[in-house]
Amino acid sequence: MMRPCVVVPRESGEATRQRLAEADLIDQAFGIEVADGDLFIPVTDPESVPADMAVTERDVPSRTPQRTPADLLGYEPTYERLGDVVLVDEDDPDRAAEIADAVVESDIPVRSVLNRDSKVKGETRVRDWEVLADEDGDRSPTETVHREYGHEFVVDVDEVYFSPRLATERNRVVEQVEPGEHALDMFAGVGPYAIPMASAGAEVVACDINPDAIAYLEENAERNAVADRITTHVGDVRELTAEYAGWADRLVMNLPHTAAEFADAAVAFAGESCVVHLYDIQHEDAPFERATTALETAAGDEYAVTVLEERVVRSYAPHELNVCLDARLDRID
Ligand SMILES: C[S@@+](CC[C@H](N)C(=O)[O-])C[C@H]1O[C@@H](n2cnc3c(N)ncnc32)[C@H](O)[C@@H]1O
Repeated sequence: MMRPCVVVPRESGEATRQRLAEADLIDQAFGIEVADGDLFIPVTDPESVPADMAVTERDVPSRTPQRTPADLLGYEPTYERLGDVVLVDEDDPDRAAEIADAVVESDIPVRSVLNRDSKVKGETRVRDWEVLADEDGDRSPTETVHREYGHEFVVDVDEVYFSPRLATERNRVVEQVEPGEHALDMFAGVGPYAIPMASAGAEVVACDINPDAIAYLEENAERNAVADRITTHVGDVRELTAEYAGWADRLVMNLPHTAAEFADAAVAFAGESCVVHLYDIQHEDAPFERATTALETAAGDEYAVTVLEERVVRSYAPHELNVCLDARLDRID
């Protein structure tokens, strides 16, 4: 059956397989194939594959006679998997119900199927969900355990914001962390940056205005054995500027659309030299302009701003990009 596969020369195959396994991206329903000196590793979500890997379509053997939702529907439906929850985004209720039935009937491991019932809303960025299928009445259909690059996150999408699509991007940031550094995650959610940064040896402060997000973050910190390296705060991150003035070596600002408005707080948190990862959603014509200008304005003549990387994370809507500006703030003496 044709499946998206990462293709890699056989000699670097094992290292690639391990990286994909850590990111929980290998599609276990299909076998890995070797042909002409290359390895073809089937993946569950080609869009989440790290940018340095090549993805192709390949006819790979099914490990067991598996029925996918596409087999049952006769077309490839769009859905995301978050642990054992399947998330769909369908406006047509009949099509949504048809996809949910096929997902449940298929051989993919699934406990519930949810349809997006609103856009992300307000400060907490949580959205409403319609439960299309719930195969286990004893547990909340909206709560699950998501695995990402060797970490586990308990998350309830009815209470907190979470997107599995950002796994590769989060890992890009985490890979830059040095042991002992001070990292402040200004909009932390359930901890998908904060917890791996603590695992990498950073001392982490994680803040979120949503108390449910911080409750999950604390549970996840225990679960991943890093609670001793994370301090949490519930509230507006600007409330921390006095307590953590000049403290941070690294700032994660993952509140697209709005993070640039927190540039003053970022400068207040910055130590002598501080790397900032500022996420935004902007028109493709000038995706980094607002973030760069906001940081430069807030820095004034106190800090020099050096742009380290302008990264397109993914396309968000027609002509709109989700981007990350990596910049360094160096205090001017
Ligand atoms: C887009 S989510 C990102 C969460 C997490 N970093 C992730 O990658 O899953 C933004 C988070 O910022 C929180 N938030 C919004 N305004 C805030 C503020 N003023 N201070 C602290 N947290 C805030 C929201 O509750 C939400 O959990």
